[in-house]
Amino acid sequence: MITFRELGLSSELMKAISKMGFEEATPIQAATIPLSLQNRDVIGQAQTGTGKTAAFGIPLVEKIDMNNDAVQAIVIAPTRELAIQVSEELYKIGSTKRVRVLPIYGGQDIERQIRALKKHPHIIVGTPGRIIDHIQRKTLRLQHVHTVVLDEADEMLNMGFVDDIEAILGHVPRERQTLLFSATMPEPIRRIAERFMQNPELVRVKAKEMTVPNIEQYYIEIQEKKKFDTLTRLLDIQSPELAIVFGRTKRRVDELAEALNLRGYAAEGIHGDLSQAKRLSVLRKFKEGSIDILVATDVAARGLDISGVTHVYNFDIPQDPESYVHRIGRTGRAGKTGIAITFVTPREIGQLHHIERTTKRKMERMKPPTLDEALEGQQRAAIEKLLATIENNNLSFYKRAAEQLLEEHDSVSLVAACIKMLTKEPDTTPVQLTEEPPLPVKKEKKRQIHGRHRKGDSRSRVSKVRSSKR
Ligand SMILES: Nc1ncnc2c1ncn2[C@@H]1O[C@H](COP(=O)(O)OP(=O)(O)OP(=O)(O)O)[C@@H](O)[C@H]1O
Ligand SMILES: [Mg+2]
Repeated sequence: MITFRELGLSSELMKAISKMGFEEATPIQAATIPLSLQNRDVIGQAQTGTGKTAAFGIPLVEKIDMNNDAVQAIVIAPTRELAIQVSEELYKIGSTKRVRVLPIYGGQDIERQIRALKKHPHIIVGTPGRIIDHIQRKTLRLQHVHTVVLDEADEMLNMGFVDDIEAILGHVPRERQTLLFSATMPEPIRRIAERFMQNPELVRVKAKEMTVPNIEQYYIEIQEKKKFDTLTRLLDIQSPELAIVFGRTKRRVDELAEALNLRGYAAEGIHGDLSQAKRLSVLRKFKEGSIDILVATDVAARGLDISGVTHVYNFDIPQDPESYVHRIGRTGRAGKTGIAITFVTPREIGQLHHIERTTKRKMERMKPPTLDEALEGQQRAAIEKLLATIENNNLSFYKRAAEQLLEEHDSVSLVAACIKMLTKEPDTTPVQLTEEPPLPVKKEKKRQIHGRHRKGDSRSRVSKVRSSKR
C-alpha cells in the first residue's frame, strides 16, 4: 500500500487529503499520480468506485499556480450532475490551497456563469456543450490551460461527442497535458483518444474482471409483463437502503417512477428531459434519503458517487456491456458491498451472455421471488422495527397498557397483531407500463463506434442525429 506522503505531495494538499478521510492511495491513484506530476499524458482505466476522480484531481490541483489568474485546467464530463460532483471533489482537494473551481453546465443561467467566469477560476469543470458555448461567446479563454481531463473519456469520445471534444481541444495550447479516465475503454475508442494525446501512458489497474468483486451480480429471466411485480417483490424482500432502478427510455423511467409511487414506494425519476432544477432536486432528495429509490436512464449511470446505494436493478437490460459496468458500479463503491440484479427477457438472453463475456464475470441466476417471499420480507422488516423500538425507546409509558392486554389475551396473539400492523403487505395495485421492444440482436463489429448517438447535454448545436430516448 502506498500512502499519499510517499507520492511527494505538498503539505497543503496532504492536509486537504487527510481532511477528506483518505489514508492510503488506491491502486489507480498510486499508479497515475506520479506520472501526472511529471506532466505525462495518461489514460487511466480502473474499476468503478476506485477513486479515479482524486487520481486526476490531486496532481491537477497540485499543479495550479496560485499567482496566475488564468484558467489553467479544464475537466470535461459527460453529464451535468457529474460535472457538479467532480467540481465539488476538486474544491475539497484544493480547499487548503484555496484553488478556485467553477462548474459550468447546460440548464444553468448563462449570465450567472458569465459573472462567475469573471472571478478568475483556476479550474473549469463542465459539460462539452456549455464549454463550447462559452468559448464562442468569448467568456471562456483557454490559451493558458496546461491540463485537460476527460472524465468518462470513452463516453465522451463516442460518436457525437468526439467533434465537441475536438472543437474544445482546438482552443487549448498544443503544449498541454491530457488525462483520460474511465472504468471502460473499448479498443477503438482508445485509438481515437490517442490522436489527442502525446505518447500517452496507458495505466490499467490489473483486474480479472471489469466489475468490482464486491458487487454480487444476479440476473432474472422474466417476461416483460412480469417485470414490475418482480421488482416490487424484490424491493420488499431486500429492503435496500438506497436503490437505483435503470430503465431504457425516458418514458419508461417516468412510468416506472409513477407506478412505484402508486404502490407506496418513495421513488422519483431522473432523465435528460427534466429541467435542470428538477434533476438536481431529485438527486438531492435521493442523497438525503427522503426518497429511497431513484429511477434513471443511463444519464445517471456514469460517475455518480452516492453513498448508501446498496442495490442496482436493471429493469431493462443495458444496451452494451459498458453501460452495464457503469450502471452496476453505482453500488459497491470505495470497498463497500452491493447487489446488482438484471432483468432479461427470453429474447434478450444473448445480450446477457455478451455482457458476461465482455466483463469476464458470470451473473448468478436468481428465481423471481413469489408473493409469499415478499410478504416474509416485509414481515422481517416489521420485526426489525419492533426490535429496534425495544432497544431505542423508553417504553415505560406503554407498559401498563401492555400488562392489561396480557391479562385478557395470550402473548402470541398480541405480538402477532403488532407484527401484522407493522407489516407493509405487498401492494398489488394494478399499474400500466408501456412495453419496451426487446433489444435488437447485436451486430458485434458495429458496436462501439456507430451504435450510439450524442447524448447528455441538451443543447442542439450541430445537426446530428441524437438519441431521443435518454
Ligand atoms: N484514497 C482513498 N481512500 C478512501 N476513499 C477514497 C480514496 N479515493 C477516493 N475515495 C472515495 O471513493 C469513492 C469513489 O471515488 P470516485 O468517485 O473517484 O470513483 P471512480 O473511480 O471515479 O468511479 P466511477 O468509475 O464510477 O466514476 C468516493 O466517495 C471517494 O471519496
Ligand atoms: Mg469517476
